[in-house]
Amino acid sequence: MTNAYQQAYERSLKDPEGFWADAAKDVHWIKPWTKVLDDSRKPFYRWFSGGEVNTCYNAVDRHVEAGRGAQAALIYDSPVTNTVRTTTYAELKDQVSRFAGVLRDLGVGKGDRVIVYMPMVPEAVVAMLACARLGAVHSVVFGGFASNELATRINDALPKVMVSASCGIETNRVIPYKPLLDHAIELADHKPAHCVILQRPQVVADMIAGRDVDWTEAAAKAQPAECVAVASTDPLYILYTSGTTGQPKGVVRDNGGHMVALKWTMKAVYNIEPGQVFWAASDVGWVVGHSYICYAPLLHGATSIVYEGKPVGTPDAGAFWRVISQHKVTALFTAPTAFRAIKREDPNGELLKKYDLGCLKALFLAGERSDPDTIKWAQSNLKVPVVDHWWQTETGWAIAANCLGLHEFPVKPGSPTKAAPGWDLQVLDEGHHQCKPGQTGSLVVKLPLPPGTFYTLWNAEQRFFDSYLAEFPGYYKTADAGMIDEDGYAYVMSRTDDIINVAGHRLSTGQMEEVLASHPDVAECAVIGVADQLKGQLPLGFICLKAGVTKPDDQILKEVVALVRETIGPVAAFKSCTVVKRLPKTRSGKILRGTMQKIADNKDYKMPATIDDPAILEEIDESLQGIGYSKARKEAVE
Ligand SMILES: CCC(=O)SCCNC(=O)CCNC(=O)[C@H](O)C(C)(C)COP(=O)(O)OP(=O)(O)OC[C@H]1O[C@@H](n2cnc3c(N)ncnc32)[C@H](O)[C@@H]1OP(=O)(O)O
Repeated sequence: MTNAYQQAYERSLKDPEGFWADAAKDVHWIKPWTKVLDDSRKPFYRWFSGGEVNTCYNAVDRHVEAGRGAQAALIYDSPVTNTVRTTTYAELKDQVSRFAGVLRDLGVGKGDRVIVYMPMVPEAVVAMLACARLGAVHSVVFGGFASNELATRINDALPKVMVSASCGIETNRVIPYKPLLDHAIELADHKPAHCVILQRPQVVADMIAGRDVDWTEAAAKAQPAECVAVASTDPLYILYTSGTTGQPKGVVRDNGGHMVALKWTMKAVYNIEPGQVFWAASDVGWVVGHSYICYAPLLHGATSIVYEGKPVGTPDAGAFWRVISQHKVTALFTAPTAFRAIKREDPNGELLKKYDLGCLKALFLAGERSDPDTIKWAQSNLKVPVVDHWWQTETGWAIAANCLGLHEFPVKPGSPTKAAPGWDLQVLDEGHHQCKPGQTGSLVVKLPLPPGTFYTLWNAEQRFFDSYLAEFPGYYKTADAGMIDEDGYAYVMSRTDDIINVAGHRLSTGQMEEVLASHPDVAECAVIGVADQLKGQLPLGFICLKAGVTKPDDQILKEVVALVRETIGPVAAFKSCTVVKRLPKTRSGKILRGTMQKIADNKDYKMPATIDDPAILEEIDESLQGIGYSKARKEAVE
């Protein structure tokens, strides 16, 4: 007897067109597709070609028409402003159509780009949906990025309009956003015509006459805009993610395939019914926020929580339990780092006992590797299935998961369970041969990728091909290394590129190196990711100074730390750096970052055969001990 997961999985690979055409019946089409899977330009595949849709209609209007108008669409819970505010589907339709009217009055139409740089307020979701309503393409930029990063995205996306707020609130710190936005526009070559600013009571932003528009005033005057039909294959959004250089990659998602896949995941992966409450405790600036704060729950007619707070400190490590019990959350989705923070402050789960969590049916973890300790802690305290699932900004939804709506498999800590339907996940060795079960290699997905994934990089189809499709012809390279065991369980071990994962945030060490190298006193540098008990990984820098530099090392180190914060943003969490005389390299000049990382993490390492001068590793070890890493730290911990 095969279970529902096996049936779905096998059909999705044998008959992808039939499988996804069935799923597509659950969304509204203005015009049906002519081809489910368009493979006329292999390896660039498109889904539901010829069809016309509107994503906002499916996420909002359709539910009002079907009688869900009075149901909560969004619950904004903000412990940092002491606010809880519910927006029904009918209210959401009104707000979104009015804000779409504001954007339309500012000249935004089908295909135009709008950058959204907002804190975790429901207006961020309203702005995204308003763009979708007009067929405009939104690009949400995470608030923890600095002006320079925002400017890079402005130059790439060439937005007509920016949407922002006067401030964000980080636990108890008010962060004015408007100066960051103004500075980004100063830095950028492209100048957006208008900025719509949500004035929050904590900070009133200075407005630039003629360019800046007050959200509330404009929305009060605007005429509601209707949904515009777009091609299924038209872009819905661009989401920038770290590449191996300072130029981020603009992941592009379409309308039709995205709606079909995301709606389908709500039941199949998360086992959520329309009307239930789903909480993705992330940020709209990340893909989790796009897929599971905004689009999927709303496409499914569920209620989504917009949480402006932290797992700890707003006000305590019971914050998540308070939100779950107060809003009757059915499933919580968060990053393991959030649970590590809670576990550190409340190891015995005392605060859990204050709340009735009977409503919670499952916890989903993603964004970084889930360590077995965290999974066990969550299992024993919450007493619900704890599902680690693996996905990426590029994929938009889970590559591997324990699909609770199809079949619940026993959990193996350390594994995100099995490839989800639609994903032909394989492990290939360096010679591109299939690895045996249990053998580690490159995790790749046989093309075509299922709907809902990315189909190109904005303005960079060649980079899309080179970065993801070129190395393993016929496959998508995930850039994660791992294995699949005898039972078909996937294990994701490490990145194969220079991306590190800090508190569930994907960061490029190459990009940080570019910033360090721009300091006038730095001759050479390297950045590695070192293991951290709370954030999973933390960046650690090594700099070699130019000959003749007389400034004290301490001052230079403070300057480079500040430079990374100013250039990339606080989200980089770059706080540790050390001065070294030389960097270890191979004879061909490649810096041995992997070996340095092993030394910092106290792991065994083999002397690389091609090392130029083995003595440099000893110097690195000593420097690391000087800042609390390596052997010294091991001894201190033991
Ligand atoms: C599956 C596909 C994916 O991987 S999508 C990505 C999924 N990842 C996530 O959802 C992220 C999960 N992580 C988190 O939510 C946070 O890291 C949690 C766990 C809540 C901890 O937050 P926090 O204590 O602020 O630490 P952090 O490392 O995130 O922050 C570092 C510094 O950046 C700042 N920051 C953060 N967010 C913002 C923001 N929106 N606007 C302005 N600043 C921000 C933080 O305040 C912190 O600053 P500082 O260094 O302490 O001064």
